Amino acid sequence: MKAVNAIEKKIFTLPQLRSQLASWRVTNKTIAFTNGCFDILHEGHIFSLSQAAKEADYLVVGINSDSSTKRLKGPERPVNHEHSRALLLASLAIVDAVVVFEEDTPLELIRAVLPDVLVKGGDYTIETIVGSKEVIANGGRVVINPIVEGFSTTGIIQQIKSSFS
Ligand SMILES: Nc1ncnc2c1ncn2[C@@H]1O[C@H](COP(=O)(O)OP(=O)(O)OP(=O)(O)O)[C@@H](O)[C@H]1O
Ligand SMILES: O=P(O)(O)O[C@@H]1O[C@H]([C@H](O)CO)[C@@H](O)[C@H](O)[C@@H]1O
Repeated sequence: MKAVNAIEKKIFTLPQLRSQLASWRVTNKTIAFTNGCFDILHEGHIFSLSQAAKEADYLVVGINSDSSTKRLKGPERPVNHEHSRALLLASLAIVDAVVVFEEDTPLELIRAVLPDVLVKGGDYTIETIVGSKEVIANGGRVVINPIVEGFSTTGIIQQIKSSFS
């Protein structure tokens, strides 16, 4: 039980995250932020998260709520509920905080976090990354990581469906 509690402690509400960020920033620590649905965790996610973690002292991951994911990815998604998705991400040593957002985009969350580094995968461009303008205007930077070919949640789902059809 102790192990799960330690993981659960990395899952924050936004008010809790604001307080944690303030503590981290007292000692001038830098914050990286990335976001996504992270529905079925795969190697591409781990690459993206590990690259993001290298960019700053702490890595904050915003994940879409179940309803937000459903609006974004379709009625059959997510496969894994938001708390499960948050737990898996929080269990990674490279992730320091996980926060769930309900909106269609993480813009309000990014405005609250104002990370030093905003990170997304190469399926996005600087123009399509929500929050990029706000982060850069605040003196931060945006990092786009390469895509690890052959890995996607959609692909995993399709592979499972075809294996059992
Ligand atoms: N193959 C990959 N290589 C590197 N980064 C990835 C890869 N797949 C997703 N990412 C990144 O992981 C984050 C979460 O993406 P997401 O949850 O949409 O994964 P996904 O596998 O693309 O899901 P889906 O297939 O449902 O769209 C995003 O920043 C995205 O850029
Ligand atoms: O898991 P995804 O589809 O990579 O995550 C989405 O990313 C969008 C991106 O940040 C837009 O620039 C975001 O708007 C959306 O809410 C998902 O998090």
